[in-house]
Amino acid sequence: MHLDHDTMPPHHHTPSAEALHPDGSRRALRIGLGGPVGSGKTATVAALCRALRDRLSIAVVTNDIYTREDAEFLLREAVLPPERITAVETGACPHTAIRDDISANLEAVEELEESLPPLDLILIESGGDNLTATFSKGLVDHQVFVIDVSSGDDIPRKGGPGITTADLLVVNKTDLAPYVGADLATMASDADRQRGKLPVVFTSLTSDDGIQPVADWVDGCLAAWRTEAAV
Ligand SMILES: Nc1nc2c(ncn2[C@@H]2O[C@H](COP(=O)(O)OP(=O)(O)OP(=O)(O)O)[C@@H](O)[C@H]2O)c(=O)[nH]1
Repeated sequence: MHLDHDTMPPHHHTPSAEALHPDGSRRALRIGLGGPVGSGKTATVAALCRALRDRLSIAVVTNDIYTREDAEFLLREAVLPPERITAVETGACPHTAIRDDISANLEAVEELEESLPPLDLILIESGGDNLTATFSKGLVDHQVFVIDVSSGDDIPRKGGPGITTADLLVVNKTDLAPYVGADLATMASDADRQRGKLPVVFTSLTSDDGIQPVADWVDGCLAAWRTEAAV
C-alpha cells in the first residue's frame, strides 16, 4: 500500500537527545501491546500515535496472522507516515512471533531503528490472541494487555498471564459497559486482586481524550527509561 506523503498530516519529530538506552546506545523504548481479538489493540496504537507523535519520534510494528490489515488501517488513518509502519505476517500462531521465535519482529524493529534514527518509541502490536499471549523480554521493554468490557466482566477474575503480569492492563470500550451489563467496579477490584500493585486503566476510545491514561503511562515509562540512561 502506498499513501502520498503530501496527503499526510505534518508530524514534527523532535527526537530528544536524552532518548538513550541504559547501555548508552540510542535504542528506542519498545512497548508491546497484546490482547484478545478485537479488544482495541489497533485503536489503542492509533490513538497513542495521534497523542504522542508531535513530540516523540515513533514507529509501529504490527503482527497479523495472514494479512497486513492492522498496518493498512494505521496507514489509512494516517496516524504516522508510511515508512514508520511495518507489518509482520505471523502465520497461524500470533503468540509465537512475539514470545518464542521473535526473529521477524526483531528484524522489523532493527530495520526501523536503522532507517529512522533516532527513534524514541517503538510500539509492537501483537496479533489478536487468547489470554495467555505475552511478549518475550528480548523483544519489548514493557507490555500492555488490552481487554474490553464486551467480552465479559469476569475476564479480570479469570486471570491468565496477560492479565496478571502485563506492565499495564487496559480495560477498553467502557462506553459499551451499560449495553453489555458489565460492572466496571467489579472488573477494577478483580484486576487489582490479580495484579497487586501493577497499574490498570479504563479507556473508551470513542472520546477524543480517551487514550490519555495510556499516553500518561507511556510518558512515565519513557521518563524512567531516560533517567536510567542518564545514570
Ligand atoms: N465502542 C467502542 N469501540 C471500540 C473502542 N476501541 C475500539 N473499538 C472498536 O472495536 C473494533 C476492534 O478494534 P481494533 O482496534 O481493531 O481491535 P484489535 O484488538 O486490534 O483487533 P485484532 O487486531 O483483530 O485482534 C473496531 O471496530 C474499533 O473501532 C472503544 O473504546 N469503544
